[in-house]
Amino acid sequence: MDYTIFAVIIFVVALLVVGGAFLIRPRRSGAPPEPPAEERGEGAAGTTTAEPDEESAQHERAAGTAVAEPGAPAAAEIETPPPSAGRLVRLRARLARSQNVFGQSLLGLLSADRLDESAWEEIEDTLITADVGVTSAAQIVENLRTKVKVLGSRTPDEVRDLLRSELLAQIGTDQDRTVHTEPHAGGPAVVMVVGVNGTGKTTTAGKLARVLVGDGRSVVLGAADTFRAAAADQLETWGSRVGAPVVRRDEGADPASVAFEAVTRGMDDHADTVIVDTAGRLHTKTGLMDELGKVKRVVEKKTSVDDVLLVLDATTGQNGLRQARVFAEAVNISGIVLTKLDGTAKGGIVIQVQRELGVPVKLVGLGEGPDDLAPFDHEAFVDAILEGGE
Ligand SMILES: Nc1nc2c(ncn2[C@@H]2O[C@H](COP(=O)(O)OP(=O)(O)OP(=O)(O)O)[C@@H](O)[C@H]2O)c(=O)[nH]1
Repeated sequence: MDYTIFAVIIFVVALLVVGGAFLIRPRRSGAPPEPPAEERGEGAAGTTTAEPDEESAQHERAAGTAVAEPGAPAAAEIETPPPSAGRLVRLRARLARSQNVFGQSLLGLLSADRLDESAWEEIEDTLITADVGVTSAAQIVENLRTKVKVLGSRTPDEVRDLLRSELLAQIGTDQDRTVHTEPHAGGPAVVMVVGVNGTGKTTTAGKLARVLVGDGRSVVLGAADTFRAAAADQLETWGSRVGAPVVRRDEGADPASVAFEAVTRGMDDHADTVIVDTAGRLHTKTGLMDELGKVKRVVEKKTSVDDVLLVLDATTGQNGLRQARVFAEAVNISGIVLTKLDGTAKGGIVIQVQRELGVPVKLVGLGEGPDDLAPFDHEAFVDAILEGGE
């Protein structure tokens, strides 16, 4: 009896040993167990995103393949955006469509046989309605009056040339409209994007990254709008589409430190340009302005800030300009990005905003599409206004 019990125990133990070995074996020969979610960069609250293995990242970059960024939405495939050259010409039809009323009414009014006081008043009103600004509108009318007097009778072509040269003179033909994105001895160029929320600031940072990648540059994005987590998510989506790494931290983190890290990453990666998106809304205006100043100062401890682009929604008129003035007081704006020009006939804002802020319009947004941001070209802009819906 004892012998039978002993034999049963031996049999059960043997069964357990064999079964255990069978169960353990597949884990040894297969893939390592999946890391915890936060190590996979799945955004556990309170953690920063993990850096990828740098060596393999550089290899992948050298091979022209995507560097999957931690926490980035799974990028289906890295896109190759079109180069920036001639974009405004390509988007001219869209610009012409939106500015049709402005250009065509001016041409119509100026072509009248007799230009009396009320006609000139109407011309001035048309300019003001298109957001040219009161001062510039009065100046344009005065200049046109003088020229019309000299000319006497006018052919349609002469009227068009007259208006064209006047608008060009007001917009300015000799300003430096380059966005300074060329790397220099100190490292990558740094471009800060500032402006009120909703103007298209984050979209502009993302679109600008596409413009640069399309021109063959390497870009690092810094999500220093830590006031709103969705802004960093948005930027990450833009970055992942063109293979540009995005440096981000938790909501509420110090924006200056995010900007600093983005520049550090740009230097380590030997990137050409670092684009820093900033917050447009804080609890207090003073807080926001202090913060922007701090972001700039902290970046300048590492390298120069080459461009500070103020994003302005072209559809917001005087309200937008008021906000723009506040930003211009806080940081030294070096260029303006006018967004949503496709959705307004008030293209005259180009003239007013440059006059008010004393800095050139460098980029214009002409739609919600990823490649609808174009370097501003004064001639293409004026021609589009005057060509109307062609
Ligand atoms: N039609 C048109 N829409 C634009 C243009 N630029 C941006 N937008 C849209 O404007 C909306 C706001 O853009 P965001 O980039 O989110 O604005 P933001 O200033 O960063 O605001 P937050 O994301 O809230 O910080 C989005 O729906 C954009 O697609 C443009 O040039 N034309």
